[in-house]
Amino acid sequence: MSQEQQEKKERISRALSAMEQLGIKRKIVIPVLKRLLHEFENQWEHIEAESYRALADAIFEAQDSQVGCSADNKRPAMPQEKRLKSCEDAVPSHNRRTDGLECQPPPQNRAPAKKRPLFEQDALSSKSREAYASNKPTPHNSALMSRDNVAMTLPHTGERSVAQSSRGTSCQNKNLLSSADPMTELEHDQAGFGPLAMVHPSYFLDSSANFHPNSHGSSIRKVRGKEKEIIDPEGQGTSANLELAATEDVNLSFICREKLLCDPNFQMPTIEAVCQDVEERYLRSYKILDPNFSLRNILETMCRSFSELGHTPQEKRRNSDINIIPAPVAQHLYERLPAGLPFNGGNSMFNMALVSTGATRPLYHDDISRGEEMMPISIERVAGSLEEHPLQFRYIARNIPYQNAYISINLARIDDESCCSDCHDDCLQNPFGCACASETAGVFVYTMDGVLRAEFLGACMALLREPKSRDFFYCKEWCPLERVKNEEQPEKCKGHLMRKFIKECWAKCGCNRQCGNRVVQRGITCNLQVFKTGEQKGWGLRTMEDLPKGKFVCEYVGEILTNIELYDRHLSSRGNKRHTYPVLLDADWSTEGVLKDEEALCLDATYYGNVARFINHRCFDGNLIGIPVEIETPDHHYYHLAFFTTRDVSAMEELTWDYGIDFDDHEHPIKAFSCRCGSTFCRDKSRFTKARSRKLVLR
Ligand SMILES: C[S@@+](CC[C@H](N)C(=O)[O-])C[C@H]1O[C@@H](n2cnc3c(N)ncnc32)[C@H](O)[C@@H]1O
Repeated sequence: MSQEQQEKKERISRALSAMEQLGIKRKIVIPVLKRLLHEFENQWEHIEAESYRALADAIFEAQDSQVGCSADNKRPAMPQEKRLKSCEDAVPSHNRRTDGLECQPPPQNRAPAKKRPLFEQDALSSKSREAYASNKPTPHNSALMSRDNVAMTLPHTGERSVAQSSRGTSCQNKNLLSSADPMTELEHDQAGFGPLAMVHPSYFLDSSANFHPNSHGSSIRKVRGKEKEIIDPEGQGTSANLELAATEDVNLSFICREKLLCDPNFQMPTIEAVCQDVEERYLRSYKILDPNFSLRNILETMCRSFSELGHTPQEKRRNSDINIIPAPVAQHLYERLPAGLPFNGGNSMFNMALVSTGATRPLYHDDISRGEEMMPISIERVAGSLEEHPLQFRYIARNIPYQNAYISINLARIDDESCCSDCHDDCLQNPFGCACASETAGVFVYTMDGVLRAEFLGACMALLREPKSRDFFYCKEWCPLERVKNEEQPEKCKGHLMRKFIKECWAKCGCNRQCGNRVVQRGITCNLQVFKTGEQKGWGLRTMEDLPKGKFVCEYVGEILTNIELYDRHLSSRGNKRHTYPVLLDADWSTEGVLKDEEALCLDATYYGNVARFINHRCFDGNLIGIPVEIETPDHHYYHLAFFTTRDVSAMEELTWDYGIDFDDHEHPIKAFSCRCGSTFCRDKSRFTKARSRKLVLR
């Protein structure tokens, strides 16, 4: 051993023994010490200064951040007494772990359990905390006395323990070795640290001594002092988990298999890193950045859905639900709370589990968006069979490209004129407007009340209802709509109405999410209901609250298809009445130049869509208008189509918009329905003629 190595070894030993005097176990010290050495570029003086103050601070801060992390999850806290009790009950004294993770019963002379944070027992010994609390300087803690008694007063969830691992003693993981030689541990890849903590519901994932796989793939464990059967279909056993999401009564966790934990190359990632990685994978595969996309939200929705489905009577569940939660398993576990339910997402290393945390909460069965929207969207209860139910599609809250659509969303495309990076807080407060208002002559289209300015709304309505010939654009070389019908000899372009755009602030802008120039991207905020119209129009959408003029209601969401894909889809579904009306995204083909096939896009909500697919047509004077909205990309061949009210709308009124159908165009690939909009301006002359002739006959 070189002199340098010898010296390093001695310094490590001194640091460990200094922390030991504070009652901090070496396995807690080692990873933090490694990190500090890395951060201080092996300058020991910084670590040794003031009797290892930096080291002790870092250890406590790491502990603090783990507790803070729990608070960030916004998980409703269980009463502390309950948590403490469960934890203590769950671990029989003869089965305590030796790695600092177990919940130990309070010593006789301690305060009652409910006043004693579990944190104290989990990771740092009572000695270290008492050293803080007692203000008695020791050679090694004197520098720490200036700190408050932070650890003693920290909140604790009771299910999170700060520790390196719950691995068994046979594990070889380099970060977990309790090797006598600290050098071995510290010199091993200083950059590759695992997280300090992971979630560890001790009652569920107690040591293997409490876990006895049986021949049925389940096992008997001591849970809160009682023996419970836990499903473990592959019989591999589990020994640690990582909480992904939680609601009041359900936890979603990864359960690591023993073999993974014993893999020396495996280091437990943080949940934040996992979420970020998954979000990036989604971004890569969908090629679209949804500003609201968050894996955390999805996982929490899963927890809610789990709880709700668990409360839904078996006969009311749809087939797909039963696929996700095998009925016998759900039944089995539902009867045995608290319980863990293996979820499909497992592989040979991980299993995902939904773990009930015992409490119950109100249910929201009445939401066709199944939690995808911030506001639940109810459906009017009608007598009849489930086949009549209008939910023969997959609800999505954001557009998703089907296959060939070209949508390029990247920050580099957004130049300085297309964002307001210098703004902050709320752009609407800026009397001079900002770059994002330049599309509308420097005036924001939204008022402080969050509705459309009357002038802008009026101009959009006039353009749609009484367009002038100059408002149309005619494709010069070839029109994508005509070319798809006849590639060899396309007909002349029939014209595209050039529309006014709303431009909202977005990711590259300096303002915050509450900025008044971000309305459509925040999603639905109105109380809407899908209902049976009873006017031979099928289902429709109505508002359950009064809506002011200019209010954003919802966006038309569907699959983003190329015009060719739509045409092919239409040909293959000929005669299939399920087809809804697609929306052509041709509002600014004039400035896009000659479009490639993959840039001539439309939205189809037939198979994937949102609540807008229920909005019926009304000729001319619908109470909604669709306006193009630019959010993520300045390329106007892709945009959002947002519906705003054209007038004040009363609660219970049906919401309608003008599909723009030419009822006289009998050549159109999609055959028009017989219009029953009831408007005095109805364009469906065939119906009018039929009705008139019927009246004449009757007379
Ligand atoms: C986008 S969907 C609207 C929701 C639809 N009513 C449903 O039950 O799912 C369009 C379809 O609704 C019907 N529809 C919409 N507006 C109509 C109207 N004014 N008169 C008759 N049928 C209408 C037509 O069948 C049309 O193909």
